[in-house]
Amino acid sequence: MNAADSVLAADAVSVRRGDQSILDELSLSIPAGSRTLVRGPSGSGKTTLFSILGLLDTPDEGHVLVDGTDASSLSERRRARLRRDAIGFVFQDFQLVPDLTARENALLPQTHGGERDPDWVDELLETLAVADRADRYPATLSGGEKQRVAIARALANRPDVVLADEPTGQLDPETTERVTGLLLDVHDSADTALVTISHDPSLASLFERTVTLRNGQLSETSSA
Ligand SMILES: Nc1ncnc2c1ncn2[C@@H]1O[C@H](COP(=O)(O)OP(=O)(O)OP(=O)(O)O)[C@@H](O)[C@H]1O
Repeated sequence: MNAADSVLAADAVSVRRGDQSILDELSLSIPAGSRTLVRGPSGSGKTTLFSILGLLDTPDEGHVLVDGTDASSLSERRRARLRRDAIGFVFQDFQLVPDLTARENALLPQTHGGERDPDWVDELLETLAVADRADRYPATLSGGEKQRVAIARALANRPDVVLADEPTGQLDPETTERVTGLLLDVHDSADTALVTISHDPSLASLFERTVTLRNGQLSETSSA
């Protein structure tokens, strides 16, 4: 697939930290509505790759294209708008705002200029089985509940693509299966592409494509 036809693409992206090369002319295309699992040893650069793909960081070399637009050609303001409208992010450590309730956290992408659709957010909280926690603050939620609120927030703007960094890392196997199922249901109904980092081998069969990051490069295994 041509990078310009993807909802999200990295084109020959390199990232260095000090004298360490983390990503080495790495390319990746994410087609609309696709499901990609990203694996790789600890420290191989998966989170770094996500921060580049999610426009939270810029590469030392190469380009990131969102819906065919080269993010490096945009002003910081337009890049932030593109990030808000096109990309949902589930952070490894959730990054919920402590003095906002679960519902307010999930609504954040909409209160920051996105299209307002609180009914959709309430539906997401319901689907993710945290609607009864909507008025609680993050400090009073379990790890798994925080994770589900973070997933609702990532989907609030119906993004073209969701980047989820270990979205089931805090969950027991049964809840992992449920949350993954819900993530995939929402992905199916909203036609959102899903890119997920996970070490959990049981997830591979749910993704049509698995890519493995090693030595700054990606290798691909088709699991379809
Ligand atoms: N800001 C930074 N400064 C220096 N080195 C960094 C920085 N951020 C990450 N690194 C290094 O980059 C490498 C890749 O880190 P990254 O967090 O992307 O790996 P990862 O594959 O997500 O790891 P894990 O599976 O353990 O979460 C590591 O060696 C890490 O120490």
